Amino acid sequence: MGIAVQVEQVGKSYGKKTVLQDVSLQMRQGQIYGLIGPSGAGKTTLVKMLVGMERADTGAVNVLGQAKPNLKLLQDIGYMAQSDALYTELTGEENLKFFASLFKLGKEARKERIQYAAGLVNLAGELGKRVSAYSGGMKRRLSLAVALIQNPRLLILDEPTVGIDPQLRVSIWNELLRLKREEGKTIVVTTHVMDEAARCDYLALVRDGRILASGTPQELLAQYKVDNLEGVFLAAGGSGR
Ligand SMILES: Nc1ncnc2c1ncn2[C@@H]1O[C@H](COP(=O)(O)OP(=O)(O)OP(=O)(O)O)[C@@H](O)[C@H]1O
Repeated sequence: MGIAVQVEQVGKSYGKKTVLQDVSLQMRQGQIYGLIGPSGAGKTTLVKMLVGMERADTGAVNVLGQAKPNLKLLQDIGYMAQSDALYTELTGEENLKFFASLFKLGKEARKERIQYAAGLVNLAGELGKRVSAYSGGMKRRLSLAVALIQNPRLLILDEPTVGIDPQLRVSIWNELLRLKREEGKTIVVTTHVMDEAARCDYLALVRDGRILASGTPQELLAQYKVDNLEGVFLAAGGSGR
């Protein structure tokens, strides 16, 4: 399988603060890749680089064969940010229609995608409500639906299940696993939830802007001689949440 994302010796600072340092990683197509690490470790900065929202000061980032992620890639990348970027004065459905209209989708395909995405996050019955009347969890779910709307090859999800109840979290994860297995999607996810980390094919443990360790969940358990990923996180100096 091909390489979807290649990050080589990337560094990034904001003013005097170094946020990423010598970060290298490779993500294969058709895998779920988890970034875990304490708050402020640099995970969001790293995923923003993959989307093309931040530029590396040093090193190289290649996403889906493009040396510099740019707007042309947006058809192929679905991004769910940590804070919701929704039009709160519009209804859920109007939001989905608007975001769908940004992509090359035929009329029928657009309808289908809206139905699929809204159904996946269990919002089909709430689409007529204004987003300003949504709860925090509903907004997260709508943001996830937006990230999926154009059927992208690469999904980049920054803490996608924060504020989402356990039952829906399970069904979202089942769908992510299906998208990987049946449609060969590549999925990058940042998470603080260790049972989500356990579902990833590959994990990178980020701390203080560096990749402290990476490997399959089993490899990390063996490396840190612990029997659960919480143990890996704590052994690596994470604070957990
Ligand atoms: N635009 C910015 N300007 C200045 N500093 C920033 C900016 N964006 C992020 N930072 C700093 O960079 C560091 C890494 O932040 P980042 O959001 O990447 O961490 P994170 O691992 O995603 O954390 P969390 O798990 O809390 O989301 C933090 O110290 C943050 O304050």
